[in-house]
Amino acid sequence: MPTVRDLTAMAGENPITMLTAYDAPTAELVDEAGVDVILVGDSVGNTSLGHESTLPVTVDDIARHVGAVSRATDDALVVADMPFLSFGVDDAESIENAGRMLKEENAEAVKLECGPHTVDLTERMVQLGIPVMAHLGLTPQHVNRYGGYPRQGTDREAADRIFELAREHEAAGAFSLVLEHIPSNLAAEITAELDIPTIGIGAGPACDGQVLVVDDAVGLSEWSPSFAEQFGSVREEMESAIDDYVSAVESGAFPADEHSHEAEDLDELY
Ligand SMILES: Nc1nc(=O)c2c([nH]1)NC[C@@H]1CN(c3ccc(C(=O)N[C@@H](CCC(=O)O)C(=O)O)cc3)CN21
Ligand SMILES: CC(C)C(=O)C(=O)O
Ligand SMILES: [Mg+2]
Repeated sequence: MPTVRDLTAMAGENPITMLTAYDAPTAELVDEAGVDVILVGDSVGNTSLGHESTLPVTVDDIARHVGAVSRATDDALVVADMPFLSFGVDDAESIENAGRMLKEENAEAVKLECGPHTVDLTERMVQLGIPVMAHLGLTPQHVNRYGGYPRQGTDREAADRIFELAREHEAAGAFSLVLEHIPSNLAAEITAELDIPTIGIGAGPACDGQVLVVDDAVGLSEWSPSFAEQFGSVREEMESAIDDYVSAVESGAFPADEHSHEAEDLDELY
């Protein structure tokens, strides 16, 4: 079972695998596959909850999903993704929200979408015993500032800012760093420079690990980002099973004798 310390030690070793999961059956499958880290992502807003962005996701939403995932996980490290405005506004409130994931829902760490405002917060959380996974590059909670989900760090100045924030969050005690949608050469430089492992999504092959949204990876999402790869066709599987169910009910083929039971004693009543 990887702890946050084991994970930190994996920098430069075998690639780290990370997937999101939001519910117990998915977490069980991801865990049984030997995935190192399960992220209960605020992407649950786009996936299971049907929102247009991650912004409406609440602390209660993430807490509920972290509980489901941690109950179904034996080996993987479970990380709670802190939702929009649940951290960074006020330190006490940030720590209470993050602490809830560890105290009540059995997460072992939290992830914060980072910026200059999360350096001191990361240090404080780590001091208090809340391991922090930092997240830089494309931070989807800033969708309204970006006006979409564009690549980040594509010019020297922007790349330097990401690099500097990566160093600062490592120094503040973050145990790992997600890099999203940045050039692969920038991700490679950051990975070479930092001691903590980098976990990329749309950040090229040089990162110490990779993460994807599980719905994208298994082919359940109706739409997924260009950097995702579908390793299965769950959507088609479900479509065909659901169509077959509807046809079977409509034709009378379901339920069959083996799905039904009769009580002999009731015969005389009617
Ligand atoms: N299912 C799912 N998968 C994800 O990876 C994901 C979510 N949901 N929800 C939260 C964020 C949103 N993410 C996204 C969404 C879109 C692009 C994307 O297609 N970017 C375009 C540019 C779009 C623009 O310029 O506005 C690209 O071609 O890079 C990337 C990451 C990643 N996250
Ligand atoms: C894609 C990962 C990094 C994430 O933040 C999420 O799923 O919410
Ligand atoms: Mg997220």
